[in-house]
Amino acid sequence: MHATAAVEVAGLVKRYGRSTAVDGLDLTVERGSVTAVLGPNGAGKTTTVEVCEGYRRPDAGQVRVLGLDPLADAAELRPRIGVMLQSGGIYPGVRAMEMLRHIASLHAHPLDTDALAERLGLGSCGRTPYRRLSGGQQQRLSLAMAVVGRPELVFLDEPTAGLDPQARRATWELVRELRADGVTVLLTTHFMDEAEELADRVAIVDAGRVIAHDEPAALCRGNARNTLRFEGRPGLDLESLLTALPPDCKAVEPAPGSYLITGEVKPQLLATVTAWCAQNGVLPDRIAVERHTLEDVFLELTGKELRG
Ligand SMILES: Nc1ncnc2c1ncn2[C@@H]1O[C@H](COP(=O)(O)OP(=O)(O)OP(=O)(O)O)[C@@H](O)[C@H]1O
Repeated sequence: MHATAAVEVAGLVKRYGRSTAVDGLDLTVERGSVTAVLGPNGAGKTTTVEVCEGYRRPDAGQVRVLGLDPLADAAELRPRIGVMLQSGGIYPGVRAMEMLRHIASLHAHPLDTDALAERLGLGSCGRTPYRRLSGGQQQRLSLAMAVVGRPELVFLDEPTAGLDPQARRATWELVRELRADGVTVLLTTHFMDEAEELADRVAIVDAGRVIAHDEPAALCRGNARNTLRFEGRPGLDLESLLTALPPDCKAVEPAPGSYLITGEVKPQLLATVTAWCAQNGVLPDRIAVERHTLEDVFLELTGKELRG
């Protein structure tokens, strides 16, 4: 385990009765980075995060958060981390701003609660009891509570689930600002675009294990075969084109005049194809590099849709 990481999980196992929710999970979150944990329902994301937060006791494995043991060192760790739970943890009768101010009062240098509430669109419901807030307002209040104490590390469990597009953007903006301020963020999400937009690194979790962990762009490059597509006159000499391409590439004409090249699409490949076109008097009508998205990578790795 390296001391510099904000979160270090090695060989984590967590069972509920006879079912194994987390099955030897390894995860490192570097300080100052945003890591998104993606996985289908029941993959073990929440359980992993709850172990890191000190809410659950692991059955096996090692967990260090800011260099501390989340259970044994809870008193030292709690003031330094912010936690946004999926639900619960808030007394139903308490008013939204009372709750936020209360949490702020527990910290030495909290953010300005009114400004934070305003940013997250909670200004108009400050006097509303928690149980009467909409689902989205409850989410945003939980987020505000997680960040108000200026934590070093924030855990966000599905921070934008159920939010409208405007609230979602406000949440993304806040996460970007946290990162800019050097705060480490570990979030779980079902949304590929959220992971792609926000995360420095994405950990794909399936059946209680991390099956891929990398930068979003690297995941897309490493696990999916990209495509170069161009359109020109039908019946071009594919044999000749293939001899110009790197050996791992394939070229097909799935429809007359439409050409698909699959393989590792690098800038040099584009140059090779355009040079071949020039040599053969072909002026493509259209030429495009079509990248596989994180969604494709996820499906390829897990065989599952994110929302099962
Ligand atoms: N308190 C519990 N008691 C029994 N089983 C549980 C408990 N909490 C979670 N599980 C089970 O453990 C597995 C992992 O659940 P977990 O909530 O960690 O997954 P998740 O990836 O966060 O899923 P989701 O995306 O649906 O929130 C699931 O099969 C779930 O049913």
